[in-house]
Amino acid sequence: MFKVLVSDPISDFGLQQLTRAADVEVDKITGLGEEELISIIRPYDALLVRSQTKVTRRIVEAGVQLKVIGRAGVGVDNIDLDAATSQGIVVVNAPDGNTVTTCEHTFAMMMALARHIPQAYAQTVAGHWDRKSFLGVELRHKILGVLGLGRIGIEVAKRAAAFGMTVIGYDPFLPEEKANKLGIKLTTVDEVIRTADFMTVHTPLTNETHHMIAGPQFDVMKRGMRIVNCARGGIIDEAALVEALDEGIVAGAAFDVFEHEPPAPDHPFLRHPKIIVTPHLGASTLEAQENVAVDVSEQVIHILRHEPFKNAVNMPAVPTDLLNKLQPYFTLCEQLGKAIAQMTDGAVCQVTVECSGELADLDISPLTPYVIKGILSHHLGAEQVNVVNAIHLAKFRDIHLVERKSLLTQSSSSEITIRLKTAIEERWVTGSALPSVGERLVRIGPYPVEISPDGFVLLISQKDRPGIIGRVGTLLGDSGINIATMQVGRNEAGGSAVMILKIDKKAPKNVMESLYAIPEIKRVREIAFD
Ligand SMILES: NC(=O)C1=CN([C@@H]2O[C@H](COP(=O)(O)OP(=O)(O)OC[C@H]3O[C@@H](n4cnc5c(N)ncnc54)[C@H](O)[C@@H]3O)[C@@H](O)[C@H]2O)C=CC1
Ligand SMILES: O=C(O)CCC(=O)C(=O)O
Repeated sequence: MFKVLVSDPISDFGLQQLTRAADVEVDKITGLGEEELISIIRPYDALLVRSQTKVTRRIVEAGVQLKVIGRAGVGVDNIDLDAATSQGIVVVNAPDGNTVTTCEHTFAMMMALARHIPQAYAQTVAGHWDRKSFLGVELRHKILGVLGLGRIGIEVAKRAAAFGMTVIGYDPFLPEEKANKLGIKLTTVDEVIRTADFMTVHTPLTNETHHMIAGPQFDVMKRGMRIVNCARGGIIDEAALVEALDEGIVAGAAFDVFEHEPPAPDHPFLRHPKIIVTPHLGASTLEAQENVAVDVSEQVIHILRHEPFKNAVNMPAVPTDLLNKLQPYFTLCEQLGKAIAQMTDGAVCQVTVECSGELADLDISPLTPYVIKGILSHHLGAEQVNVVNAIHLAKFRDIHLVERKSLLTQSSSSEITIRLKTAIEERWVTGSALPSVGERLVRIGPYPVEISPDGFVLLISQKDRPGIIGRVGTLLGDSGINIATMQVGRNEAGGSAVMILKIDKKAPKNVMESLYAIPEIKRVREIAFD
């Protein structure tokens, strides 16, 4: 008999697959604190949560029988994935079931914002008949900027068209062709900020999206913009938003999510007249809660019964009999994926995994999920992508995957080249994994290098002119950034050249800008191998 603990309010209807199964016993005990959960978790094979339960390392470690943690929803930021992975516990989520519901909440917030509905309601029930203070605006003929065009962002864009809005947006993974079909004009974050009348964010919270809308963005924002966040707190800088509202740059904001939930009683959003808030209700409909509960229950039962399942968020690789030969290359592939994702601009169209030497005679398909994980985790957030869901996520984004023998004639040793083709360019990087030295980048594009894929690497393309190397070295030195190694290459004297520097710490934004300000430098990229 499998024991399942449901520790958050999850739809009973959705849980029926579990409660009715002869081999499963379900306990629903909600509202537990960490200590209480630790004290009862020991005999359970599965734990099912929504977003209230914070599944900490201590809880995971106390769950010695746990085989699976199910999240009835999308975001798994309330689960310690590292702890679960290291305990060999599969974490599954239900990413599709609340998409439409969250999209509809976004519209509810956008319309409430446009027509001051919460403020007008409060005045009316307080006995005031005030028809002058709440002059609204129409959605029709307005520009809606959507940042993050995944499941929810796309649904928002579709519905905005029915309101007569023009939709512009940015997502590094939405191909132009698909955007065109959906009537979305793909553009940059900068253009969205400068031109949209309404803006809504639908990205995960990652290093890249944290405060993606902050002081500098508010400084250039179209005056009178209205902003909605039904994704994750922290994508928009809360303090900077309040300032922008007070300065009249932003006309109003509607937030379902906060940097810290629940927000402190003195949080400025809770008393600002131009901000409306809901307590993380994006997914709270009967339908969505049933959908996610059905989806997650189905996955949990499959995992307990050792049947095939989908939507694993952290599944460690279980390779085939190729394992021994491929094992040295798994980490390399992920690091090559990270490198190429950070080197290349534009929406990803195709990823090619090329192998040479002994690898070329093997089935290299188990390597591809690691490459895709490296590429996608840069944009989707490391906790969203794993070797089990990577291929599925790539296909959802219409990314074409190719595995083949290397086209590079110079490589007779076992090397892996990853080529990334985007809507605007194609770049490639090659690596090897020798038992004596470990993983190495051996070529960046056509340029031979020898770099271990860790820490930070700066890639600089410049015109081959005397003095540039010295200027770069001085600039980094003056900024307290130590250069561990430097490699240079050029196609011909006076032609194009590259500089590849391993640096001891991340180059801050002002250093990147100063590098760009050197006239001979054409392009600078930093690769962070975290
Ligand atoms: N308020 C609520 O109750 C709910 C909130 N959510 C949250 O909504 C967000 C979106 O969810 P889904 O659409 O299901 O996720 P998704 O994974 O389908 O879409 C996210 C999209 O953001 C894009 N993205 C990543 N970095 C970006 C960047 N720097 N700029 C622009 N786009 C970027 C990705 O390429 C991806 O297409 C997530 O944060 C999720 O946790 C989801 C459900 C309910
Ligand atoms: O369970 C909930 O209501 C939170 C939903 C959510 O934020 C998510 O699915 O990412």
